[in-house]
Amino acid sequence: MATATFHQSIVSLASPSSTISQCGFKIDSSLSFTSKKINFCKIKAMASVSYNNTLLSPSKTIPENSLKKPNEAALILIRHGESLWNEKNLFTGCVDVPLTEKGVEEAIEAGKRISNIPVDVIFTSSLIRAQMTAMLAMIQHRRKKVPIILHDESEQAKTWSQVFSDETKNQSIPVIPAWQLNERMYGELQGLNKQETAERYGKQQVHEWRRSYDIPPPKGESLEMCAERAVAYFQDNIEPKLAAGKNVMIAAHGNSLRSIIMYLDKLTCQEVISLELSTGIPLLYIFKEGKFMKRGSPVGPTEAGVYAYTKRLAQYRQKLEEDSEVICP
Ligand SMILES: O=C(O)[C@H](O)COP(=O)(O)O
Repeated sequence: MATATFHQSIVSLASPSSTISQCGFKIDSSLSFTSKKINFCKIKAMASVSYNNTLLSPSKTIPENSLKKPNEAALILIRHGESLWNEKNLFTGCVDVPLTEKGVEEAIEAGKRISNIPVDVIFTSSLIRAQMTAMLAMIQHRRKKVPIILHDESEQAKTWSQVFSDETKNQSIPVIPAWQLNERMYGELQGLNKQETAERYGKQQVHEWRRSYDIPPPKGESLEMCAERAVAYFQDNIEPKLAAGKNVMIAAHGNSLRSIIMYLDKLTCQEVISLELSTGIPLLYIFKEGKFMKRGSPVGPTEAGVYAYTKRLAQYRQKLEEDSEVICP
């Protein structure tokens, strides 16, 4: 019986921690050439250990790793579908409310758009609306791998959620929840109606709270504060996975994703304030040679566009087509 835990099969490395300042928030300088190079060697070594530990069944499994160069990976960002408080027009922030029926449909639709892009690891916030979105999206995926939430909150939780089959692990996708990807904390606005708040404090004031870069709502987080924790988490935990050639999906929130997009697209504080994200629309980036290339929103599975983004994705699709009778009867 295999004894390695599901957690152990995931490559996890910390990035260098020196910081540079951009638009008033500190970001980790993991893009510095020397440190990146050192980390990359470590990542490659660990990734190959993880791969060798996995029992593959050649007749039924596409060797995804063989289709990827370690320095190229896909990054999918999805803002959660409509929540019950989005529907009621209430400030939500870190209050943990579920999706509406429309939100469930949006998540399923998002899943269809990315159903042919291989996903190796999923990051979500710790909030149910992002987790529901990730799970619902993944049940649409062609590969039918099972997304499994990792419970790292205690040693016991880790021990009790172990998986003892390498083959089963190979048919699973780890889902890593992180509070750092949560929606920005909306302070004393949480639970208030957005329209009524605008009538009470004035449209201008409420617009500043919602869309300025560095003005926090009362006792809440500004976008700058949200970016500080979301981008640091991205650099320390997500970027190393991409550098190791893992395809990553992030299901999170309007403002935590705006923060991350600000970092990926090198937006200024002025540019980010006009960035709006729709619920349930996936955005694709390709990470190659340390750079993020924006590829927009993938189209539905019947259209070819998304595969042209990289040769590897095109090869993956071809392999899927060839093996589809075995994998997706
Ligand atoms: O937390 C909320 O209320 C929303 O998810 C995001 O709100 P915003 O559009 O005011 O940033």
